[in-house]
Amino acid sequence: MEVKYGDDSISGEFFDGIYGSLVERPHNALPSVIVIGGGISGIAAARMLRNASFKVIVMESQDRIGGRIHTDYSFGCPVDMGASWLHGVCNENPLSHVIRRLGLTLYRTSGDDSILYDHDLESYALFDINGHQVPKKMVIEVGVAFQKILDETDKVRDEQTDDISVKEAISIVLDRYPDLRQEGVACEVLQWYICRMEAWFAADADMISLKAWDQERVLSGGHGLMVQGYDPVIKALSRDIDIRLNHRVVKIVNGYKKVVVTLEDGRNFVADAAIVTVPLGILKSNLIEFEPKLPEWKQSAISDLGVGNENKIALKFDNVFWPNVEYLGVVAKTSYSCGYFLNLHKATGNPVLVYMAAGALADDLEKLSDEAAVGFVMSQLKQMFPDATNPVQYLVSHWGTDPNILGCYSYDAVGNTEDIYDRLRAPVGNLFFGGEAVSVDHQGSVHGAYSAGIMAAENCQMHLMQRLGGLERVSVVACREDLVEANVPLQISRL
Ligand SMILES: Cc1cc2nc3c(=O)[nH]c(=O)nc-3n(C[C@H](O)[C@H](O)[C@H](O)COP(=O)(O)OP(=O)(O)OC[C@H]3O[C@@H](n4cnc5c(N)ncnc54)[C@H](O)[C@@H]3O)c2cc1C
Repeated sequence: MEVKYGDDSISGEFFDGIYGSLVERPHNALPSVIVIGGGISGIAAARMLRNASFKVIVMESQDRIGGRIHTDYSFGCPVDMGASWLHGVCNENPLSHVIRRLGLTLYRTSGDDSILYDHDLESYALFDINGHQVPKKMVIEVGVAFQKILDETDKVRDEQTDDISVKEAISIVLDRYPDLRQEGVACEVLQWYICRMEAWFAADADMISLKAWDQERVLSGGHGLMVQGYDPVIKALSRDIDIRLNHRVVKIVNGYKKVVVTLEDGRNFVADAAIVTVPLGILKSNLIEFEPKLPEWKQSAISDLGVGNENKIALKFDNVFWPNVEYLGVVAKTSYSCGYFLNLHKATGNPVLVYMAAGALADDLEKLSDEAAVGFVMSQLKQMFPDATNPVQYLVSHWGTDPNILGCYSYDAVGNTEDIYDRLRAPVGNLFFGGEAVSVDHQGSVHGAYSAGIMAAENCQMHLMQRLGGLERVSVVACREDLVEANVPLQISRL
């Protein structure tokens, strides 16, 4: 059966229903692109192509947009259960223009550009298992020792031919310099520092690559919490874009001239190209069938890059029984048993604590019922504050098992090859790849995912203009109308 443009029941060049083997392109028709995934990367890609006068639709499997940006309002205040920091509070950050234009406030938790200290040490209160606060002096001294250990792991890296894990490197250093080993509570504080490092990668230290862990280029300006949540950003960027919610893609046929995208209910959509921005965890699990199969170099990049896990348990109380610090931490004998809470009361005035768990602990919390997970977190809180009251409301995330996400973000696992990101982002025929994992410099972040979406859209645009030619009606846009500079500074509530 032959299907011609104009048969569609949806809009422009897309059509669902049965598709034929031969699809004719009418003269001067606008190029069409299907973006798969309605997170910030997919929305950025769609916006860029729409601005370039392409026909574009976004297929999103969930009943909401945003993906790993998920601001929950059920507490009566915004609580980000996914991303909550802008890493790099500076104009160079590709999201700063949107944040400025929307007048959103950032609460800077650290002015440090390092990945290890997204919170200033002076804003912490750490407690031991018996509920005694760890003296600030000890926290600072162990912090200095931890930095020395990391400096020494640099030398270990130079000696190794094969990559090893950060954990292995730390134990080599501690064997060489026993004086860097800490005793008693100080040793627990050292584990807490390792726990913080694991939180950045959302993976345990025995999984993190020594070769790659500190190679990330962090933007300047430190780390700022989105006080009103990330949701306004995603809402603003998605304005006027054709987004189809509850449209789960299960198959992509990457043809010579067309891409056919099949949904789980059997409907097909056809376009000149597609941009895949689903999470790496979804690609790893082969939940989308590619025809022809993705080339081996692409498949191995997908399977080799790590995906970590992080979960948040947000607790709303009817009274504030904790000190006025930004972070509360529990130190313990292993990094797995350490814990920490973000105090949203300090940043936003709302009586909310957010417990954050990464790596194996995040996986294990997802095996519990929500009630049991909250019970576990409350037991940590009661160690610090025996008189803590029970929460009046709670929220529990499940990023590792959410069938739309399957992990929180990518990280460099031991043994990754240097070209892994190039292979991940390289197009295959009429298929382009976006999403946080393919970001050039900032994997695992919102701004990295945003830039990756723009880059995939630019590559797709160039490809289609070369392939289809004669697209006088298509305007070449450098990037986005959002880039019109607003002379508004970033609103930072804590300097
Ligand atoms: C707990 C947590 C904390 C984080 N903290 C921060 C932070 O503080 N700062 C920061 O910068 N970053 C943070 N991140 C990372 C950041 O959230 C992500 O890097 C970014 O949001 C990813 O955007 P994306 O568009 O690449 O993917 P996503 O947002 O995951 O979008 C992909 C979309 O694809 C959809 N999808 C999946 N399968 C299909 C299918 N078959 N068909 C159609 N659609 C499909 C999904 O539903 C999803 O909406 C955090 C992430 C998590 C989970």
